[in-house]
Amino acid sequence: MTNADSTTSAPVFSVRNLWKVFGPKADRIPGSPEADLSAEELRARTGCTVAVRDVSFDVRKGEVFVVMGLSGSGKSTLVRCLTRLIEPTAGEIAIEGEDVRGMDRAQLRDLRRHRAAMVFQHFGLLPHRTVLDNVAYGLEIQGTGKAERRARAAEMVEKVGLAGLEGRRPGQLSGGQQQRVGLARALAVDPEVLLFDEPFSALDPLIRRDMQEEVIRLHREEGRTMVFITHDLSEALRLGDRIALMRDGRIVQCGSPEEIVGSPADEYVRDFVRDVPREQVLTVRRAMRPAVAGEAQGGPALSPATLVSEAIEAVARSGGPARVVEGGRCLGVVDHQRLLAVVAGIETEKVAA
Ligand SMILES: Nc1ncnc2c1ncn2[C@@H]1O[C@H](COP(=O)(O)OP(=O)(O)OP(=O)(O)O)[C@@H](O)[C@H]1O
Repeated sequence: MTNADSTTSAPVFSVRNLWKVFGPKADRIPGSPEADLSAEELRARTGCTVAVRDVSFDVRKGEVFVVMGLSGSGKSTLVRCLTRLIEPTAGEIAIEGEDVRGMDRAQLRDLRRHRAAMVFQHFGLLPHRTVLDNVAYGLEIQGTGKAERRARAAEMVEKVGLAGLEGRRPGQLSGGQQQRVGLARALAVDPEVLLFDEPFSALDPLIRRDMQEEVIRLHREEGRTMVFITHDLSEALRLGDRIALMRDGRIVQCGSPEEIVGSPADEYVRDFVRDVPREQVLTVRRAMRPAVAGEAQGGPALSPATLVSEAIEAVARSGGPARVVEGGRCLGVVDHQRLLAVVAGIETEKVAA
């Protein structure tokens, strides 16, 4: 899903050593020995809670960056700190190189209205306004003229699949449709980055799936940078170009779904991803071994991004190894032994080639 240039261009958000401590004299905690106490002990001794603990990461242009973790791990606090909806205790935040912590009120307003729009779980729709006027609302507070904002809102209503419902009020819509209105409203202001705070967790599973597809489609069409909070691993794996997994305010691992599932950083992450169907996340790049005599010529050819599940089918059909080919070059081969090892979670290095 990532745009081709996303790894080379400047990050949209750059976060360094960020802390958020709630409680009295919170600014004394970052970097102090007390910061290493357990949550209970810290609370007992200081009355403080560390919600975000020395976190650093970049959000690259054009990617879907997912912040995942269990309830209370610090996801919402972290993402609210990005636009200072919650004031950080320590650390640095930049948006396209510009220091967010140094911004005055007017600059912050501009940041939240134009540059980093938030889509909330509880849509925040205005009940007495129509769909169209709700979508146009963000443009209205920006001071956009009526004709222009209605035209732009109509375009966004169409984009999120609500054409024909422009005149309805939020109470006349389903939860999924309301969420689409919230999404259209955020898109209407054309922000550099969309911030989603568990937007779909109140929706039933089928509608939730629909909305995930919608986000993937919008992302594919527009390439807009997105930061997406979820506590749902399958949602994170489906949507994320990269995932930051949080625990007790720390990012314990940050990487692609394939890195998180294929190379968990510690026991906690390993446990977290234990039930993931590995063949649907890992690719043949991870499963391949060097080709031996003759193998580089024959057999089916797969791209390195082929999922292990698809490779299993190709290998089963051909009865022999498949080649992993990129730009006409054979990078290696996958055979049934390698593919099974990946599915079973056995390190492929330990499997005899
Ligand atoms: N205003 C506050 N005052 C004191 N503690 C807070 C405040 N807001 C959050 N916390 C604490 O900070 C920690 C992180 O909370 P946060 O809401 O960021 O977690 P989360 O991962 O988003 O959880 P959830 O998935 O339940 O929303 C929790 O221990 C929470 O109790």
